[in-house]
Amino acid sequence: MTHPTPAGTPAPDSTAAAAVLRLTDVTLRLGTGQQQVTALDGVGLSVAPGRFLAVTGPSGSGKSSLLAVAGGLQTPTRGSVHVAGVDLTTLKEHQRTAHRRHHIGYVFQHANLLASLTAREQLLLPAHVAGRLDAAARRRADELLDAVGMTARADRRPHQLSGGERQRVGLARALLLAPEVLLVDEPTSALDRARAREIVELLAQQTRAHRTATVMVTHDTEILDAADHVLVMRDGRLT
Ligand SMILES: Nc1ncnc2c1ncn2[C@@H]1O[C@H](COP(=O)(O)OP(=O)(O)OP(=O)(O)O)[C@@H](O)[C@H]1O
Repeated sequence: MTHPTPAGTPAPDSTAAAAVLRLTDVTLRLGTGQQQVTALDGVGLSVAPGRFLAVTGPSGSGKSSLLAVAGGLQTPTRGSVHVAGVDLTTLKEHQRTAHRRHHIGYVFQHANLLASLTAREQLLLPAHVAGRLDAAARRRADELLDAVGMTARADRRPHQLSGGERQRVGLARALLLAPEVLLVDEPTSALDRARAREIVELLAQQTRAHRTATVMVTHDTEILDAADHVLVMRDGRLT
């Protein structure tokens, strides 16, 4: 499915006023001395509610660094990162963690599931932590498990799941609380073609339904058409 940009709709770099995620002139240097790498080099990015942005580009071009900075997991060397109106770079660590919990969902490439919890419990845990574990959250967990094709395996723990199944649980977990900003790293890397298509359509549909600002990093060129915009990262710069 293609979602072309309707005439008059601002491009990602011109929606600054409405943006719920906004990176301004972000540079990230990693390592020290001779080993130092400029992972991000003056990156600007704005994503408005309800927009689905895909970022692609060669290995090592800075895509994961972009998500880490946007999600407040890494502090840039220079520049600002506004999420829901607050510059993450000005916050103390505990404030940043709290802000992240309230506003950002993060889907890691390797799901980062807790070994002792079943698939359903993985989804319910963030709702529990947020004090929102009610009947509606349980219903939504079951709906999302169904949407990612995991209903039959909802009571399994991570070691009883395949890599692709874990990846789908990780995505459903991030969607449960319908975050304002959703950052997704390679959501289809362990999935077959048909499943990859279903998953990216689910992301597009949830982005619209909950007015989420979604940024998906991917190497998978076959799923790019589900996004509203595609940007390419090269040598730490977005084009
Ligand atoms: N901890 C680190 N210390 C030094 N350099 C690092 C560190 N982490 C990443 N880099 C370098 O920063 C650059 C950007 O890495 P990043 O992981 O953001 O790229 P990527 O586009 O996500 O790559 P891939 O598609 O392979 O996951 C690369 O040159 C990488 O080698």
